[in-house]
Amino acid sequence: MNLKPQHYINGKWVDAKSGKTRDIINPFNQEVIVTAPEGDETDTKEAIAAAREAFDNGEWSSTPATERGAIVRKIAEFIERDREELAELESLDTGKTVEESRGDMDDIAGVFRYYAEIADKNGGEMIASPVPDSVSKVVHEPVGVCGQITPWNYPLLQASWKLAPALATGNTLIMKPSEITPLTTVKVFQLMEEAGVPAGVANLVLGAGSTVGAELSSSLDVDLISFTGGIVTGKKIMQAASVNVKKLALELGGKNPNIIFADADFDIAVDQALNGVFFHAGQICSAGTRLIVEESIHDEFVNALVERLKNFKLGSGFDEDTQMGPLISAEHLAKVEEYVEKGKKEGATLAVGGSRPEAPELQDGFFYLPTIFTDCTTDMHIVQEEAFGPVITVEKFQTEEEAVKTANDSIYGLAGGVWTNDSVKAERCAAKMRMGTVWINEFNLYFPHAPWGGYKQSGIGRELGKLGIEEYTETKHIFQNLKPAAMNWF
Ligand SMILES: NC(=O)c1ccc[n+]([C@@H]2O[C@H](COP(=O)([O-])OP(=O)(O)OC[C@H]3O[C@@H](n4cnc5c(N)ncnc54)[C@H](O)[C@@H]3O)[C@@H](O)[C@H]2O)c1
Ligand SMILES: C[N+](C)(C)CC=O
Repeated sequence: MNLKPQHYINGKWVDAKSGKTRDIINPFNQEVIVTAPEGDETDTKEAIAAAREAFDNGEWSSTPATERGAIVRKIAEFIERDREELAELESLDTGKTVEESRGDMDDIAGVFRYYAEIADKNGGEMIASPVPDSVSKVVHEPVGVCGQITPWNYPLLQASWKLAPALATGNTLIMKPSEITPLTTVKVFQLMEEAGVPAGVANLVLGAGSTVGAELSSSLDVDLISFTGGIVTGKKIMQAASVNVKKLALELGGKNPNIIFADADFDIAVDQALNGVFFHAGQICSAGTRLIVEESIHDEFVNALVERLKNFKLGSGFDEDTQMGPLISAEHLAKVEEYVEKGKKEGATLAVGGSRPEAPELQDGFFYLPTIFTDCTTDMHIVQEEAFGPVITVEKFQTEEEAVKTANDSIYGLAGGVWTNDSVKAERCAAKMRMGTVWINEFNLYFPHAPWGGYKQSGIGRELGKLGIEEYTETKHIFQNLKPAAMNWF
């Protein structure tokens, strides 16, 4: 391993002040890939101070947006240059297939390119002032010092959604990746340094959420927290952030419905229902784990799903024929197992899977078989809670209204899908589905130009698209009276 994980604070690569370290584990075989510094509050405070100073001295925020955009574009170019190395690091760290990781790297470069292009197109606007002889204008300014906290499932992808717009708009930042999967984030900070991001503007602290993450969330010197992760953590961060009324962007979990009407293209819907869940072993916030299938095709649809899983290939993300890698950790595997046991107890029927695989070559990794439950009802825990694993629940419906009502019966509202050849029906459903993204005859597609985020408890705010820029800017109204005069009121 060429990469030496370290904190990056004020333009310097450093170890944890305490000297503590953490082993980074390969989820395919539990081998230690590398050792990373285990930061704590002390390291975090130092990084916050660096970001504060870099913001308050105004150099970065007053750098012309075109120049900031050029640096962000260089980062995209370096990611493209080092695509293979980054993809392999991501797969080593997360267990996902290298093919998936390559796709992630292309998406990530695309995100940096997108924000590079729009960096200098956020110039504000003139207002038609109702006051004679005056100038009234609206300008957009960076928020300030941003704390950015990311999860382990799409480590660099989620980081890119935060880094690119924050840099493009002139903020300074401290990023805390998941302590389980920091490798590609470390590498991208090296690329950011190479691209010319000035010292202190982008800082990286590695370590746990309870120390580094909590310090970022509660610091009086941090102006915004952008968090992607679980709902329980999101609520803690929201509470901590209230200390100075920080701006908050929360991208939380999902339990995403995928409605299959009888008039959908059957084979495509089956194929995409599998893709919608089993990429990265179901460890996707927007995984379509909640299938809602029209009763008249239910049995045939479930049989087709089960049939397709018969030759499913679990294995190393580095083997070309692997379709699904391991789960991220022993703890997470135990959580998925517990969830499946709960489903059995609740009366759902196991159509396939429901255990760890028996193959001897998979015993060192955190593998779990693709699993489908039928006879599910909306009130079951397995239907309502995010297992974040390769587990599908299937519910039935008879009418369009029932399908939409079932889909909306959730505390979450991240994403959902509708499969039908009746586009008017599809639009009707999409209009009523209470989610940040609705796909029609598609699932799990995202790109930099369209906003991403959740309704209800799936979060606050939006990443990507133009709204992704707005998260990182304050809006100011500047009014100038060109003919000031006394009022003589007092
Ligand atoms: N909405 C989205 O776009 C999106 C994308 C990816 C993942 N997710 C969600 O992320 C979750 C899986 O990720 P995870 O297990 O890493 O989530 P998590 O909430 O356990 O951890 C996420 C990050 O928060 C940090 N953290 C933990 N406790 C903290 C605290 N008290 N204060 C501050 N930071 C703290 C962790 O160290 C990690 O970096 C799932 O719920 C998934 O749906 C959502
Ligand atoms: C947002 N997304 C779909 C890239 C990853 C969610 O876990």
